[in-house]
Amino acid sequence: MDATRLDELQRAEALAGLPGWAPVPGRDAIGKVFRFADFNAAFGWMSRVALMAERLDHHPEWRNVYNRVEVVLTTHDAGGVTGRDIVLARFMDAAAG
Ligand SMILES: C[C@H](O)[C@H](O)[C@H]1CNC2=NC(N)=NC(=O)C2=N1
Repeated sequence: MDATRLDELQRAEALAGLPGWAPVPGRDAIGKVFRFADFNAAFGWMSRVALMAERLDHHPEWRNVYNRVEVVLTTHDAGGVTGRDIVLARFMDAAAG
């Protein structure tokens, strides 16, 4: 997937198809808070996402507290949101069920 920075319109179009994802204030990034039944479910999901992140060579910024995972996606090499972030966001949503 292309690592060209999405412009504002492209980013808005992509976000329209990603429920719960929103721009991160003050950054060219998108974020979402995922909630799971418990830590086991949260960490299981993180493990599945981690394997995909390695395959894509595209990695999330995230913070886990018990059943909650705060995710921020941006493409560091591009200095903003790219199609790679959208691909990973879609995978995260699908893996969360
Ligand atoms: C060398 C390696 O391919 C790069 O550093 C990759 C790794 N994972 C990455 N992840 C994210 N989110 N952005 C990047 O620019 C990025 N670059």
